[in-house]
Amino acid sequence: MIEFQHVFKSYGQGRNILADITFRVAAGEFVYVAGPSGAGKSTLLKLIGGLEAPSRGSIQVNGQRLEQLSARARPYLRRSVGVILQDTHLLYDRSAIENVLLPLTVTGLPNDVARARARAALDKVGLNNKENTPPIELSGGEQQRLAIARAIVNRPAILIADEPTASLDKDTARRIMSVFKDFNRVGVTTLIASHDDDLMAEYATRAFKIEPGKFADSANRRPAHTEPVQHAESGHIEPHIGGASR
Ligand SMILES: Nc1ncnc2c1ncn2[C@@H]1O[C@H](COP(=O)(O)OP(=O)(O)OP(=O)(O)O)[C@@H](O)[C@H]1O
Repeated sequence: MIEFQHVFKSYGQGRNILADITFRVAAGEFVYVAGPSGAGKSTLLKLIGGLEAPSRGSIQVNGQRLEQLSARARPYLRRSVGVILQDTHLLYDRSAIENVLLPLTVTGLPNDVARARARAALDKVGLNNKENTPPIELSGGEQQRLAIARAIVNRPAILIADEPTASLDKDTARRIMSVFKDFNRVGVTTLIASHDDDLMAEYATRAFKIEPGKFADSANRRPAHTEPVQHAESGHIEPHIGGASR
């Protein structure tokens, strides 16, 4: 379960990228995060993954309040949330299986158990015959699947992916999406940021649309509202982004 309550996010002294965002995503949902470039889709996903901290408000992920998490507890959260960023951060001088083994190094699993798990992850994304291949020799779609294998090797309850089908052709994009759907079918809560409305409509059961000044949640019957909010401390007026929680 993911719960945002009145979450604000700005970088440094800058403007609010996200302002007063409230929603609840139940276990097993498949959410499409839409919105124009720069609207804050990646920021939203990074907040869920604990890669960024909210400036204000409360975020709960799998029962943990992220704003209260100590630096020591953060890696445990990262294990329950599989993250696939826009830049996949694959290590090009290592083999595919070595990339998938990386998140397991902190778990203290014996080598043979870790290898078996990494193989199972590669198998699930259809890369079982590429375990010794370095990512540089993989196609764009295969590299995305490798990033997914690395994200799911710790068996996370939540999977978040930032534009995983960007720069892929339609068929390859569909194959990637069906990999996500397979994980979602077995209960993994999935959130994907994308610009491809048509493709995402085929897979997602709910959509968040982020735009400057607006946050719309397709699960809400009433449309999200935008109204000015007066900040007592600064007198500054900015858009209020509201979305009733489910
Ligand atoms: N680390 C950062 N420091 C300062 N500003 C940032 C940082 N990360 C993001 N931003 C700013 O926050 C805004 C939202 O960025 P974000 O990457 O979340 O948007 P996005 O909707 O994912 O865009 P895209 O579709 O282009 O990936 C942008 O104006 C961006 O410049």
